[in-house]
Amino acid sequence: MDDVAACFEYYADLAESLDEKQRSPISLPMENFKSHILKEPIGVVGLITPWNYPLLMATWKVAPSLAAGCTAVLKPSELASLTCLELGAICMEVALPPGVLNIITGLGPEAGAPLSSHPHVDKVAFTGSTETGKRIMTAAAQMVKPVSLELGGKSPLIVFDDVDIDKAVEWAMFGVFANAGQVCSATSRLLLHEKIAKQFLDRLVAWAKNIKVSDPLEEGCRLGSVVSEEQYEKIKKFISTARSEGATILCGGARPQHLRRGFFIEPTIITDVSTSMQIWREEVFGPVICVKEFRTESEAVELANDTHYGLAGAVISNDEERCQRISKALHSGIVWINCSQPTFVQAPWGGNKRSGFGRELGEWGLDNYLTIKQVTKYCSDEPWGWYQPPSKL
Ligand SMILES: NC(=O)c1ccc[n+]([C@@H]2O[C@H](COP(=O)([O-])OP(=O)(O)OC[C@H]3O[C@@H](n4cnc5c(N)ncnc54)[C@H](O)[C@@H]3O)[C@@H](O)[C@H]2O)c1
Ligand SMILES: C[N+](C)(C)CCCC=O
Repeated sequence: MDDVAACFEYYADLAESLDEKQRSPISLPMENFKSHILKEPIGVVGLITPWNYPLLMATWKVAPSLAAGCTAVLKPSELASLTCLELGAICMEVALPPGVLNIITGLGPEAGAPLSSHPHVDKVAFTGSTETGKRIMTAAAQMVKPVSLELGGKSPLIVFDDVDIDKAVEWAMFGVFANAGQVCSATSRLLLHEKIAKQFLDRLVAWAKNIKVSDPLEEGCRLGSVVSEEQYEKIKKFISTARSEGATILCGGARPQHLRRGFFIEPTIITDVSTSMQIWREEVFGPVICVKEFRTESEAVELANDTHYGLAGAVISNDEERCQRISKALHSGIVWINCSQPTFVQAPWGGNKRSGFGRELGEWGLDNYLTIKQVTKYCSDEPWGWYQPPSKL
């Protein structure tokens, strides 16, 4: 909730500075012309959001779109709509004019798809799976409607042999077990330098077994249930497929014995993974990490980039120059150095490749909802002089 409030406050400030930046002049090579730009709201925007972090994901769109001066139609996930409806109630309480923020609930094909194809919706901003993103892009293309897409990921975390093992283990865990792994940017592929791999995995297993898995309302809970039975079954299938393809379930992989009800899955660590396996290639969206070893920096980068996705990547090393080299080499929109997942409203968020395009948060998040108009004025008293006046013919 703190992040939600901070996001609204941040874009309220940007809305004010946007007014100050209007009419900024453009330097031209001809003195008899003056030009400036206007940043204008793009119009009516359709905002389609997922079930993970449901209010935060909606806020990342609602706050900048309203700050830009757009009116918005928000379609939250059918699995987690209530916090967004509560946001609507707060907007009414603070007297946001009727029609500025509209919230419609319902299933994707019925309530979401019409936003992508509607002629009066000027832009669609979508966060969700790559498959749905493709459908939205296809529908929007029929109207030449701009879209921004924040999609899935299979992000790598590279750990070199010069690190403090326990500190690195904690980041690896936070990168994939926080929110039960239901995080688009989860660093779910762990790349370990061969010199520390055994020691690292021993510690990772010990730390993972120490995670309190419980009802999230219990004190000290660090892993709750996943969102739905469908998601629970999907994650279990990923784990059984990994096993049948020859990987080793080093730790976890099942329901915790002390929790007989609910969609709980133990923190799961999978080794003996090859790059052709499903567990290496596809997004699980659950508390499951797969591990590979590397020998050299270039091998680590090659493995890290061996994915259709490109949302995030992380590197842990005490060698600053190496971290900078790897930041440049990773094909992703976000790179974390010596950590995984910290997110700031001031910094751009978004991916490359099948993780989508466009950036949320920061000033880029506001630009998502603005269109740029150039205004160019001829300011000489002389006629233009391209055609001869009739009197001289
Ligand atoms: N890149 C990011 O910032 C980011 C953030 C959070 C989640 N995600 C991704 O979201 C996915 C999980 O969320 P999900 O399961 O809710 O995704 P999803 O694609 O199933 O659904 C997302 C939204 O799209 C709607 N929808 C479904 N079909 C539609 C259609 N044909 N037309 C229009 N709307 C439609 C759904 O109702 C929902 O509101 C994961 O892949 C995750 O990586 C990405
Ligand atoms: C802010 N977090 C926790 C990194 C979540 C980002 C949204 C992706 O699922």
